[in-house]
Amino acid sequence: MSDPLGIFGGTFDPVHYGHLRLAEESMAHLGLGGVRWIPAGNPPHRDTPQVTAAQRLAMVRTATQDNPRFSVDPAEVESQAPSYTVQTLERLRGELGAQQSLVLLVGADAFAGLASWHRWTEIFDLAHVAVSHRPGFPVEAASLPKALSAQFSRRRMLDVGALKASPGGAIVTFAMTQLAISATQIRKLLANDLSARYLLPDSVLDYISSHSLYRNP
Ligand SMILES: Nc1ncnc2c1ncn2[C@@H]1O[C@H](COP(=O)(O)OP(=O)(O)OP(=O)(O)O)[C@@H](O)[C@H]1O
Ligand SMILES: O=C(O)c1ccc[n+]([C@@H]2O[C@H](COP(=O)([O-])O)[C@@H](O)[C@H]2O)c1
Repeated sequence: MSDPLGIFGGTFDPVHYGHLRLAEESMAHLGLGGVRWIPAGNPPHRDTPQVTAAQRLAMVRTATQDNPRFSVDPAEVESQAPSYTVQTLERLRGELGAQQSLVLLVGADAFAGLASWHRWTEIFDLAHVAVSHRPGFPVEAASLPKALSAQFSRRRMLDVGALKASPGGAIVTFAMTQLAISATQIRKLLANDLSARYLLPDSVLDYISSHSLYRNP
């Protein structure tokens, strides 16, 4: 069986080093063959992103282009439909086959909200879920909503070898370098004409500046 494939969805408004380290470290911690980045075109669960889906996709492309183990999937950006993860995973299953191990990568804050996602319990029929630690967001059953806590307790595997042994169904956690970077913080800095340098790649900052993004009108 081929190595598990990481699936990393996000709004990426804009992409930053917290995202890049999550994807990079997940490969080593979880034994992934690579990570497929999937920018959300039309995130159903939050305010409309500040820049267009095409611009967020372009920033993810420039941030990831030098890593041969990263790929970028534009399908959610190219669709007008709400970006529901369960539907994206169904598409990937159709494309990659029933046996390919898929590992949905989420930060601890995103995981805490999983029980509000569209058809959320079906996600476990389609993929494993790997939760990375994020400053300020504990990953423990007691701090999760009840229905999610039950799934977490039932599915949690301490041995990441479980990710290779089956196509989906397990939950694992992994500790990444803790980086208290958020896209919200970056948008605020840029709106106030302050430096966001070293929080995200220079190539992304160049894109932001050449397209005059995140500035106050
Ligand atoms: N610094 C970080 N450390 C660990 N995980 C992160 C970090 N930043 C984002 N993530 C995870 O990356 C995924 C995509 O996040 P998203 O694009 O919403 O970034 P964000 O920085 O949380 O954005 P915003 O501040 O706009 O909410 C989510 O699963 C999120 O939990
Ligand atoms: O499918 C859903 O209902 C759903 C609800 C909330 C978030 N998601 C996905 O979770 C990923 C991270 O979301 P965010 O808001 O942290 O960028 C991104 O790929 C979203 O499309 C998906």
